[in-house]
Amino acid sequence: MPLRLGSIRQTAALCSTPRRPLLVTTATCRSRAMATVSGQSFRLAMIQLAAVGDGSDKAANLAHAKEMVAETVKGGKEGRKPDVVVLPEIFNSPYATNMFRKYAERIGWTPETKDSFDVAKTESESIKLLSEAAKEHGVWLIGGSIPELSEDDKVYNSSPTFDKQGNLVAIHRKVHLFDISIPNGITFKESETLTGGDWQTLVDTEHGKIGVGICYDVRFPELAMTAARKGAVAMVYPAAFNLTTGPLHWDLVQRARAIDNQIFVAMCSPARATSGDGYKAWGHSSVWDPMGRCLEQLDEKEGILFADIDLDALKSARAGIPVTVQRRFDVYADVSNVKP
Ligand SMILES: NC(=O)CC(=O)C(=O)O
Repeated sequence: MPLRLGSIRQTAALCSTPRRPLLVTTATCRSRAMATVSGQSFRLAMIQLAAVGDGSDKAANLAHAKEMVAETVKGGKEGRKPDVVVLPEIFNSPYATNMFRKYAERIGWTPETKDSFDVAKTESESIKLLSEAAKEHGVWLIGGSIPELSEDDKVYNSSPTFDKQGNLVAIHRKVHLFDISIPNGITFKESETLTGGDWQTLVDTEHGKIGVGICYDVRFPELAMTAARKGAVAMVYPAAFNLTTGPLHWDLVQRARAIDNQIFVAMCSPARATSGDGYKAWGHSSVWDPMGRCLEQLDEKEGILFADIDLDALKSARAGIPVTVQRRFDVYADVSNVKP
């Protein structure tokens, strides 16, 4: 006889104690739901960009990024233009703590002043170029990340997002700095020269809310979890794992964030440098669906990846395995402490 798990039908109802209405299941009345998912399915493209030469020529890196965005919007073999294009972490500068300040640009954007921000007035050449690319091609552009110099002279690892008109709608400053030391592996300490950001980034698009994090941020489940609880359909991370952590964790952390939250997860890496003694990125940019399946993945070389982000797949993952409405905050704490 099949095990009957009860009817998991979502309905707006009142649990016994909370004062405000919560979305609960008729089956248990114990759980809280995620925010409703809305938006149109979309095509995502990620550019696994190679640095030009040894990566030290900012103008050349920027020009190459511009060319590759122009190539990407042609839509690859299928000729289907993407809606959202992503670049990798620190794509205009070497990924080295002693280089970030030298390459850092003043942008002048803050969440408080975002509505009055004028791209034409920024000092940042990278922001101007990315804004022009987004506008020219009519795509959302998650512009990888670049070193940013703040008004109070701190340096951040910052990811700008532009809408289809080229407006700078968000900047995510890497919240969790990459400070690690693995014996016989890698030691890296971003905090030697960088400051961690102090806000979460969720971009409202016609395709739904997209959460943005940067690389090491993916290791902190709370960032993706709270984004999902606020309605994010995808987390996108410009990133640059390395030859020690890449083979161990690159795929795993993305699958984990995807299945825990039943969202799409994408990480966009630089291509691996083939010479020099600088940072060697893992590459393998990839996109994972809400069931933890790999939709697309590159190898370590420069390339462009396309993936269809089908929001029906997200809804059916949540309907089939309804963890989003089965949480038991009467047994354990709600670590996200965020209400939809
Ligand atoms: N580069 C990073 O921020 C993170 C990384 O390489 C890792 O977590 O591993």
